[in-house]
Amino acid sequence: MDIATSDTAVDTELAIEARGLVKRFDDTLAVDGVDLLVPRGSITGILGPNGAGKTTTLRMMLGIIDPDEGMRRVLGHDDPKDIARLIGYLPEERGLYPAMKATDAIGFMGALRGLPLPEGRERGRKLLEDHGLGHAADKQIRQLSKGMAQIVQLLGTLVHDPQLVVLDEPFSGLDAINQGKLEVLIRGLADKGVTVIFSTHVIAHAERLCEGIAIIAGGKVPFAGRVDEARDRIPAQVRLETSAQDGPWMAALPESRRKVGKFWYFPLPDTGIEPLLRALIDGNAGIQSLSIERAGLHDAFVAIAGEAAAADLVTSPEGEEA
Ligand SMILES: Nc1ncnc2c1ncn2[C@@H]1O[C@H](COP(=O)(O)OP(=O)(O)OP(=O)(O)O)[C@@H](O)[C@H]1O
Repeated sequence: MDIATSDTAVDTELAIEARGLVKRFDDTLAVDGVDLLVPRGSITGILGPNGAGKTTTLRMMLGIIDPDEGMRRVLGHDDPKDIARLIGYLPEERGLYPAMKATDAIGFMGALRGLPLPEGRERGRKLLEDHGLGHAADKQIRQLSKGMAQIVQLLGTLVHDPQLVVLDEPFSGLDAINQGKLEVLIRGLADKGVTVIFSTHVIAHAERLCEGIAIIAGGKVPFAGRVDEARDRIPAQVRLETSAQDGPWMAALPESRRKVGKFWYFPLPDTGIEPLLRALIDGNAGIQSLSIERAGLHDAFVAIAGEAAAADLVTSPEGEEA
């Protein structure tokens, strides 16, 4: 499933429809005309550097703040506050009451979204068990590691069975193991038909998890669509090794070819691989090896949003502090 990009999308298929959103804080234009269409049941990443406008965009989707201009419909409602019980939200600022037990913390978060407290506690215990944290159920939050407490808070955002889950930088602060668990959890939600939207400045998370991404920089969204579509903005690169040094086959290589060591590198011609292969064979190149490398999301981000915006992004989660 992908971020719908056409105007023909049927409203009921969209968990979020936002058009022309603008938000100013005094002199700061935090969000400058954002359009975003998120299909129900999809995983969508909002990818951008610090200060790009990710949190402000998410807060407008939740009805925590209202846009100065533009419209948003969330689960078919113009005011997201009307359907707060259908939404789960993990804010960027983490925090649970340190003295509360994990099950109570989850139950309390459920109660804030309309779930009776005893039921929330019971569901909390089950969620903790299902996610390998059964041993933490009766521990106080202050007795848990930071990463464990963050997972407890995340489970608290899910306890009332929301249809839409909004996560602001959910991976930050988690070590590699907990990041992996969170990825599994997010995929599991989408498998159940829950729509998940999360912000991140880590490219690998968006690339691995999302069907759809919105690239945000300077309050604008220069790209919203499938991850594949973003990567296709840059032609795939061919890496070619030949036994012949020169010959008629050279005419098949575009002007922009580069030779590094024994390999030629050049963009895959628009005509595709087969005509290229034929020309190389007919021209006696003596192909030793040939591979086609698709652009990664980082290169696509640079091409779409520019070097400056990409400078603040982290390519892999290893670059994050645990
Ligand atoms: N309540 C506010 N008052 C004033 N300025 C704000 C407020 N909230 C956000 N901003 C400004 O709006 C811009 C976008 O901020 P936002 O938090 O949406 O970005 P972000 O992409 O989530 O970045 P980060 O990952 O650093 O939180 C920034 O310049 C920020 O300083």
